[in-house]
Amino acid sequence: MKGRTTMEVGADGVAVITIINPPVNSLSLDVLQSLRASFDEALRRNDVKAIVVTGAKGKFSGGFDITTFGGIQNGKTESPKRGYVAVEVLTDIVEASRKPSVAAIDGLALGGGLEVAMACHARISTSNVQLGLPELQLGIIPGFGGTQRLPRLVGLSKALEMMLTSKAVRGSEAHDLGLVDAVVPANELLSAARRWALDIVERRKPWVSSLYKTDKLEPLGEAREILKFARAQARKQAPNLRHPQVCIDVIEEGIASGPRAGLWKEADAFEELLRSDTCKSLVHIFFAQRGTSKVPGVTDLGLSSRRIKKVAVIGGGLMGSGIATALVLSSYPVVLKEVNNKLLEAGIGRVKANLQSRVKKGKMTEEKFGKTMSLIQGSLDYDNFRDVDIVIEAVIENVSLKQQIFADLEKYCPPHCILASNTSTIDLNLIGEKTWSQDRIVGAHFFSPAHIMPLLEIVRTQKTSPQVIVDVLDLGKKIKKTPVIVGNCTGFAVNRMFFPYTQAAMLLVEHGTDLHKIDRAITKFGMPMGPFRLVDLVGFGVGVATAMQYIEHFPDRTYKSMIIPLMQEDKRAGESTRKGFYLYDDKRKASPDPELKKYIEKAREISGISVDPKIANLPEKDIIEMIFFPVVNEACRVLAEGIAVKASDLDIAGVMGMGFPPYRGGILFWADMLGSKYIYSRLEEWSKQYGGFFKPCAYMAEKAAKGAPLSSGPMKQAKSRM
Ligand SMILES: C[C@H](O)CC(=O)SCCNC(=O)CCNC(=O)[C@H](O)C(C)(C)COP(=O)(O)OP(=O)(O)OC[C@H]1O[C@@H](n2cnc3c(N)ncnc32)[C@H](O)[C@@H]1OP(=O)(O)O
Repeated sequence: MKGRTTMEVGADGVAVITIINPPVNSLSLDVLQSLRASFDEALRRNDVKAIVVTGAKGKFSGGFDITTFGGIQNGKTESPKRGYVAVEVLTDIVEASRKPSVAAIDGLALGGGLEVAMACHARISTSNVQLGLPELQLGIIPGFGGTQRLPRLVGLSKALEMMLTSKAVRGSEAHDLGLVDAVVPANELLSAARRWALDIVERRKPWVSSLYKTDKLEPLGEAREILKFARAQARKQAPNLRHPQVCIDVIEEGIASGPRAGLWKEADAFEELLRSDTCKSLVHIFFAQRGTSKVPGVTDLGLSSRRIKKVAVIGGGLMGSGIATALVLSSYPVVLKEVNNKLLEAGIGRVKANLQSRVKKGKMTEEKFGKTMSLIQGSLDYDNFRDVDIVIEAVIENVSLKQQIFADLEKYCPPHCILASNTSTIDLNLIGEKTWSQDRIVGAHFFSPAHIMPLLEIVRTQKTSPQVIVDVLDLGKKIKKTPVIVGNCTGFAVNRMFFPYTQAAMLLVEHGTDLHKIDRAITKFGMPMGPFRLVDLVGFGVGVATAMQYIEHFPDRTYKSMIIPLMQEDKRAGESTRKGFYLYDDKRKASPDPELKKYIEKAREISGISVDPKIANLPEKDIIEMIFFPVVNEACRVLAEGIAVKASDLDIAGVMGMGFPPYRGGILFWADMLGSKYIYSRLEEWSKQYGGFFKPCAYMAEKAAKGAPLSSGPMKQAKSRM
């Protein structure tokens, strides 16, 4: 049995029903059955006057049990019958009952959890709760009546905002909105809820059925205008997603035809969306994201993370200052070291600017800004390094400079101190070559801007100790990053996948595809921007430096295009020079540049390539495949080499590091939906026509031959660089 409820009846005549299903008291099918049985019993018993519903261990409920989705999708678990929870249990038993019920909410009431609470006749919460309907994040809509009750409790506009953004509200805001009736301290929660329930019995408090409240709803005409606006916004923000539109349709049905009709429409839409590819992909991402910090041989050894009290960052450039910002934002005291006063001031200035931008956006108060800034201490030497627990080096990519820094760190830092490098290209073994500290050397690869980008690649060598990895994993989570563990190699996971992405785009342009058509197709697919707009943003300097690394390490599959070097000769460097693949105005708005043709034609001449009519007229589907299948191919290599622990880590690395659309489930999840055989055959075909850049790797060939999913992993995990 997966979870249950208990019921205790007090001398006051209040039955307290407690949801128990650790860790978040999710509503499994067993919990839902048990909840119904508890309610039935409470309604039957003569000694029960009123009911309080709560969750065990300070958490009301994290919603419907997401682990059951897979079973329902593949038919192994039977879905509850149509309308069973939303209509039969929550509406016709809980809400329609002749005994009042009050939800006592602590910790969280999300999704189905909040929907259960909304079916009760009142809600009492603590101040620190999270209340929300985040179902859209999973590709579904609220399915236990939330689309009908939330608008009636908080008003249509706020309900739409909460559902479409999946953002939760805290206790006091929920109170102001009318979502909860009172906010009380945690130790008074149950007694306040009991009293409230008895007050309803005594008619001292109103007996409210949320489903039939109308005072917060606008007249139909006005409501339709609000819904029309929400539809347009959702279409603009998520053009590839259907479920936000379905959610709005379901809400509208309830307003136009009454809440019961809305409930039935919700039930049908929920069932259909639960089986959609979008839901499967987003649920995969939900678990994959939580799975990145589960590393066999590391996190299963029973090690606890050591407390990190103070951090040092070496280098106050763009990366170093971004990393320092991320750390102080999570209340870590940081020593920022630079080589001279001018650079130090510039570094601290960058941290200040990063924080000030939060103040401007209303995300930080002036007082908090002052407190956060006070956590940064500048330094020109290692005197302040004697009590740091971790150092993150973020200087330029120069081997001997890094070697010197690490040798110095070994001298000045305490012996337990973790020595991390933010290098994106240099072998960590080389960096630590001049030290005896190989077991505490680790990579902490942030993505720019480091205080905003959510991914952290934690790079381990064969000598990095599991304790150090556990510590950095914990630090990563504390600074709100999703950490992914990778092995030591050129480009790690994200840059290895990024490289074929931009290379394929260059290849297509040289062979005749219009570059704007490529950027358009890729953006339509769901990437935040196309490859050419991205290269402009990153800058040609960084692009060429990375390409050099690839030519050196993977010469057989590097496509050498002269387009960028030719543009560099004319002092084009991308957005920073306002001229790259696009022209940029003061507001960074990109427009096409007619001069581009000249560089492309010259590059073709140098490579001896002529326009291929097939490539010049490539349909969007083929553009997407010719750009992403090489990425899939590289992801397969990364997996086969043991650089990534598991396929789902690469899905997360792609989503968080490259902007791959999460609703496609990540690069390998998406690839498996298309099938290994198909991808292999296309790559084979292109490699014959356009060269080794497309050649499918041995791992892919093996999976295609067996018709096996690419995400199934190597038969035997490569020892490689782990
Ligand atoms: C019909 C209904 O309308 C449909 C629904 O209700 S769909 C579900 C809606 N609910 C949600 O989307 C909430 C999803 N959960 C979350 O956002 C977060 O997990 C949380 C805010 C509840 C807790 O966050 P946090 O404390 O950081 O812990 P987190 O690591 O995320 O979760 C702890 C564990 O609970 C699991 N979990 C969380 N919510 C779950 C859920 N609804 N079902 C099953 N497992 C869940 C996680 O997978 C994780 O498991 P693990 O330890 O084995 O990895």
